[in-house]
Amino acid sequence: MTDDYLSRVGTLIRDARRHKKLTQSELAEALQTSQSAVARIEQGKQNLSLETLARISEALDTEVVAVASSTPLNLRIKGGRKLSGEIDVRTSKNAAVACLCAALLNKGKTTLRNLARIEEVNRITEVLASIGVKTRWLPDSSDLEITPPAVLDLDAMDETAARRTRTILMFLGPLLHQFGEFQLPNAGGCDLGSRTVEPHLFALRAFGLDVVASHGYYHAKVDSSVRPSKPIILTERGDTVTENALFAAALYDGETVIHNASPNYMVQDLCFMLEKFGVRIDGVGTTTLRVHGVQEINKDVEYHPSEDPIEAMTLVAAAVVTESEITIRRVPIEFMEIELTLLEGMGMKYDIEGDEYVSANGKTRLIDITTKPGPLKAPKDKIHPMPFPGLNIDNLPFFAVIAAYAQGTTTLHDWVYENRAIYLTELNALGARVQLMDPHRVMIQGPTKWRAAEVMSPPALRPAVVILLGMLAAPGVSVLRNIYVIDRGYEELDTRLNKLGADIQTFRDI
Ligand SMILES: CC(=O)N[C@H]1[C@@H](OP(=O)(O)OP(=O)(O)OC[C@H]2O[C@@H](n3ccc(=O)[nH]c3=O)[C@H](O)[C@@H]2O)O[C@H](CO)[C@@H](O)[C@@H]1O
Ligand SMILES: C=C(OP(=O)(O)O)C(=O)O
Repeated sequence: MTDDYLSRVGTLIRDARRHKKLTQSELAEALQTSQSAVARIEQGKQNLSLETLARISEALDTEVVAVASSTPLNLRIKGGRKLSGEIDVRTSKNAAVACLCAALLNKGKTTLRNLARIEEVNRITEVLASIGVKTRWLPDSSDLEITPPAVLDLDAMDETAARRTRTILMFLGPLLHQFGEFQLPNAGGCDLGSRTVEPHLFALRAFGLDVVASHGYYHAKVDSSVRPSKPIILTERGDTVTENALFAAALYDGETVIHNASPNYMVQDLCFMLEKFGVRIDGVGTTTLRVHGVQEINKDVEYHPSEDPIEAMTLVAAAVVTESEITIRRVPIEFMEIELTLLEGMGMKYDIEGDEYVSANGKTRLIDITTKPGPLKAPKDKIHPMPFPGLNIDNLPFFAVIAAYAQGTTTLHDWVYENRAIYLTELNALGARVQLMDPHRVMIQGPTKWRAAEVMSPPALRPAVVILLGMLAAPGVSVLRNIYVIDRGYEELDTRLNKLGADIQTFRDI
């Protein structure tokens, strides 16, 4: 029966592949597997997980196994296990999206090396492909090659993909150089309460961009005679706002000064990449950027985005709550030192292994650390984030699960996002005592006697991962439903945690 079923599915897959005019090797590349594995699948000689079927379904854009990919992906976690071993921090989501948008500035070929293979990147590559940009993952690698066409076909834009990400906003900066008038679908992404686009529009007005938002679109007009005649003063130190201003400044043949720029990690990565394009930027890593733009960028360039401080924090939090000794390699220390110092104050011990070294971008400083399990106590003061160089805004949620582990009462103050702190109360389903003081502040009473539970992922990346970490700590079987938000920002987090000894299975509802 099983063999019969497998060979029927194999035949359907072979037919769908031929219909799409793909070779076995091309399908194998899309699935990140070998041609011989595809041959076995088509001959019905390979057991297929629902996950594999879903990936084939996506690659072939077919009805064959549509059921598998159209339902949400869930995680089943057997918690209470200790982790051990070594894990590398991957490159960041936030640098990836900035670098992908920057590739639109270059008429030549841009290769992004070791890019995070995450859903957020998939959405952007879908949008890029739909408007005529050639994107290609190089074989057996996470290197993405990007080649724009002579003229982008904005009318053909994949709006469904565009509306699932906030990054679409970052097309404004690159596109204002290419069109006098255009429209983009409104931004999506995590639901973190209202996040306005006004700071983006304010920054880009200096380059003649005027945007009216209506009926689900940003309608943009560009007066190319307008030039930034005085410094652009950002009213808030936003990361992607700074990036949009940089995109505009990079192709403005003159000097642009940006005040109150974000010096955060993803902005630094973008600056290093723009420098490879031939743009001179003074003040990288500070809040005043002086950009000496160029008239045209037309060269083959490769860039290596750097490691993700938020993933580093995620792994540290995983080690703390599972009371594990793990070695976390490639921690971008400049962007994690406040977090680690705070944890030391709470009693956390860790060793730094060997010497500091430099990321493949030649700039970002990295260290390897080994965590030591042990009790923690709540910090004396409340924990709150600040724009860099402060405790990273996206790292704050991880202190919720750490505070739930620690002895005593911790207050977290997320002044930035309207909704994010609220989602942290979901930890209570796992036995934590998280009290919402107001929409921005939670008080957490530890330690927690964790218990397994079934929880729907909150619609926000970091809180969803925080729940996952609580589940790793909770003995018994927990279920986390609908984890697209996690895949938006982390590459194969389940598989990589399993390599450390976690027991996480993916499954879909049929
Ligand atoms: C793709 C990307 O890089 N995303 C990051 C980027 O989003 P992004 O740059 O899109 O962040 P926003 O511009 O939306 O800013 C986030 C929120 O912070 C507020 N705000 C921000 C800066 C400031 O000085 N004052 C202030 O009040 C904004 O009003 C907004 O409500 O920055 C956020 C804040 O670091 C991070 O959470 C996101 O992961
Ligand atoms: C809020 C985040 O990102 P984005 O701006 O992509 O929603 C995040 O990375 O936690």
